[in-house]
Amino acid sequence: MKTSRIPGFYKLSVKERLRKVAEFANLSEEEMNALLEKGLPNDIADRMIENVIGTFELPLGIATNFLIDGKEYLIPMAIEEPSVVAAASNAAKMARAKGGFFTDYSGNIMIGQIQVTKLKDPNSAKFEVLRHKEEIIEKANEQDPILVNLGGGCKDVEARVINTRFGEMLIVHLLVDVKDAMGANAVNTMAEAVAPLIERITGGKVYLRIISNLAVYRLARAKAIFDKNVIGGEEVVEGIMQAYAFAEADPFRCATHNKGIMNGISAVVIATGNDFRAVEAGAHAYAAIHGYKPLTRYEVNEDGDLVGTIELPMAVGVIGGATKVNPLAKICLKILGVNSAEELARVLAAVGLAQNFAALRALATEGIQRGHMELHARNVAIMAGAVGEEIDKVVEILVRERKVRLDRAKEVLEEIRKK
Ligand SMILES: CC(C)(COP(=O)([O-])OP(=O)([O-])OC[C@H]1O[C@@H](n2cnc3c(N)ncnc32)[C@H](O)[C@@H]1OP(=O)([O-])[O-])[C@@H](O)C(=O)NCCC(=O)NCCSC(=O)C[C@@](C)(O)CC(=O)[O-]
Ligand SMILES: NC(=O)C1=CN([C@@H]2O[C@H](COP(=O)(O)OP(=O)(O)OC[C@H]3O[C@@H](n4cnc5c(N)ncnc54)[C@H](OP(=O)(O)O)[C@@H]3O)[C@@H](O)[C@H]2O)C=CC1
Repeated sequence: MKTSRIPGFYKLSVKERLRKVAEFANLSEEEMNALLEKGLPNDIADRMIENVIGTFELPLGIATNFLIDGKEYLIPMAIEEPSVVAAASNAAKMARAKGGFFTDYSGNIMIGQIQVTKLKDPNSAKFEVLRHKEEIIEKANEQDPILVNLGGGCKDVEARVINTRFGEMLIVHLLVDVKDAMGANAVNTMAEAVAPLIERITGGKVYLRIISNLAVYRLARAKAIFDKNVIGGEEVVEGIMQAYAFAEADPFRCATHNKGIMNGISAVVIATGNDFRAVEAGAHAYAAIHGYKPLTRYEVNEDGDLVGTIELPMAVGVIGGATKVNPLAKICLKILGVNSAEELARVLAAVGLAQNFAALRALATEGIQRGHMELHARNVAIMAGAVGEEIDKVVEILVRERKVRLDRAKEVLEEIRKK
């Protein structure tokens, strides 16, 4: 049976790891070659953004051990930071004892905002917008017949009067089911198309017509039960609860707590060619909606096990944007084996929870430096000029001495070379 539980995966060579992933995801020789050698071709890069002079690479790692809603996943992560991939794999391994991760999703609804200004009677304008809802929806849906045929499109209209430095404004929201796309282009097109109609209905002046990244109707959720005996006993449970309480009460800690969550989520968002700024903006805005709070929550159940949950907006797609343009993103989606934006969003929530749990467990016990610095030591050794087998030798000495510093790495390297 296909499993993501591959003990010691990290001890294999790059090629051996790739072979295992290729077996898991049925990758072709060509796809393996693209990951190992070819990367993002210049001619494609040149069509993706402006003024291209080359491409910029990141390491692509695979987090193992993920069991999500009963399905095995290998998780591709594009990230520059050491220990993130190891931590995600570590947490996912521990979660397996109680069945892995369980997820939920609120649907593919994105919000398009239309800003209506210069209104004498904004509440009356709000009433008129809502009274003309069907006409607005119809106009929006004329813009994207393909999306509508797929069962998506504009589904509802909301209107809010807000107070600004220029007095009251009416903000109209188009609620659009964007199906398997992230949805910004589809939503922006609709928002621009309905703006003249909304001006006619309200008598106001429309300025902005743009998607909102605070995607409160596109929430992904995950839950995992971490068995107290697997994670190190009652003291570890207590330590993680204390860490959670700290983040809940203090925005300085909470920013770091949520950054740790995004370590995992952004790495997968990047690997799948999605817009990581959109997901980051949504996550932090959602965290701040009632005062800045952790995106994860922890509780202790009647067995004394730790129950972790996460909830955050997840505007990602498996179609559109760069997901199908960048050949590496296409391969990463194939490795993940996700078939819809919904499934990708659910996986991302599980990754965020895993990442946070691993970090809190390390922080509340031995501290982050042992695990993180061991892996960071490799970067320091390479920066000092170590190559090939020298890297492992330098790392071993730096970690043993607990001096993961560039100056010491250079000294150690010199000593090794003299021998
Ligand atoms: C680093 C570990 C995993 C070591 O943990 P360990 O206990 O030494 O690991 P282990 O040797 O017992 O192995 C357990 C599993 O971890 C994985 N693992 C173990 N080593 C590797 C490796 N080299 N490469 C890849 N995977 C590795 C691997 O899955 C392995 O099991 P297996 O599947 O092989 O049976 C642990 O200390 C850990 O989870 N630390 C947390 C590190 C972390 O969170 N880093 C994020 C960067 S720091 C940051 O930016 C965020 C932060 C911390 O500020 C957020 C916050 O404050 O909340
Ligand atoms: N604030 C923000 O976050 C902003 C983000 N962006 C960028 O917008 C891009 C994402 O926009 P997005 O609209 O997702 O991308 P695309 O416009 O590339 O793709 C979406 C389109 O694909 C077509 N489509 C085909 N099959 C499906 C399906 N199963 N589900 C959904 N759509 C389908 C649809 O219609 P059709 O074929 O008719 O086109 C749909 O409109 C990203 O690059 C993002 O960076 C842009 C502006 C602002």
